[in-house]
Amino acid sequence: MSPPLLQVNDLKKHFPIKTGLFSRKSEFVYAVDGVSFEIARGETLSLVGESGCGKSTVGRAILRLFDITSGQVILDGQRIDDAHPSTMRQMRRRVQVVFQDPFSSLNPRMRVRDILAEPIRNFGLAKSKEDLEVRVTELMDTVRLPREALNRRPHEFSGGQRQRIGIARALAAEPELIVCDEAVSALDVSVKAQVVNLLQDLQQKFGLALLFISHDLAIVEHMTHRVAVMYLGKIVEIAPRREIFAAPRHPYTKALLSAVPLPEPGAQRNPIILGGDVPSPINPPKGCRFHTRCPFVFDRCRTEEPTLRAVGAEQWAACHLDEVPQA
Ligand SMILES: Nc1ncnc2c1ncn2[C@@H]1O[C@H](COP(=O)(O)OP(=O)(O)OP(=O)(O)O)[C@@H](O)[C@H]1O
Repeated sequence: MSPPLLQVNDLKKHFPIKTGLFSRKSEFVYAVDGVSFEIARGETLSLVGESGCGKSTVGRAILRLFDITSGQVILDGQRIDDAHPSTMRQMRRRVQVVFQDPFSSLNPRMRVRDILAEPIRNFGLAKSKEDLEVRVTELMDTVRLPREALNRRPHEFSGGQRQRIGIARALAAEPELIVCDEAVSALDVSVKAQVVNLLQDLQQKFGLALLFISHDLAIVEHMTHRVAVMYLGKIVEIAPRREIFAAPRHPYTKALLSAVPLPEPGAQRNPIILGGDVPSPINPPKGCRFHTRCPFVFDRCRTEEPTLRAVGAEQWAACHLDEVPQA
């Protein structure tokens, strides 16, 4: 078996914050607090969970947009969390990103031609001016935008078209992995489906791996290979799509899934309403982080942190319930 394209080992990112004007005490936001997973070549792993659970921070750590607190991020066998700038240049080409809001991530003054040409030039991927023009034109075909649009600027496009430009820009670098951070969340339902279909086609065509960060499980259900569920800085369950959707094991996964609408008109799941709010990541609960909201909480959950354990073929959950013999 070939090694995974991406390995994330015990990743932690704690953001220091100031608590008071005169306070010397430093506090931390435990945004990501010991997260491990792998992504194979050509695979889609979706990272899901409520707002603030740390999904984007994981994505940004992989893109090395900041230094991590501890752990390892390994691309194709090479560590990128502490890579030298010269190594990092190549690594940056291999891992690209598509953000939620292409409008703020695309320079409004640049024409699409220049937006797409920039990464090609930066990474020295074109042999000549003619080659550059061919590549830029091909990218438009690939993301199904008209070639005439190369001379237009981002504001002249719809949201869905702008996201296609964002995808084309990511592809321009010829990456192996694309981090899609809520990449379709802001789009209308029909446009969302088109962009997801495009991403799936591109994955097939180029053998791309995707880290698909999303709070929208209804979208994830139709396009992912595996799902990792995050809660308050930790992964609580990770499994192939079929297992997660058909037989979720962690109480938090069950609650999240119970809110996903069913495709048949009028059909409904039994919603599981969780009590209370998500605790602060500045002072996360002891024991299991989910225990303050878990409908099945028992003593051990309040004191002992559960670790991810195999609960099925390729399915892992971090819950003490799974260690208790079921009646
Ligand atoms: N630069 C920062 N400084 C301090 N705290 C931060 C910083 N970036 C993120 N956080 C905090 O870290 C936690 C995780 O944030 P993150 O954006 O990763 O969550 P998320 O799951 O992606 O949610 P969302 O979808 O709302 O962005 C949040 O409590 C957030 O407020």
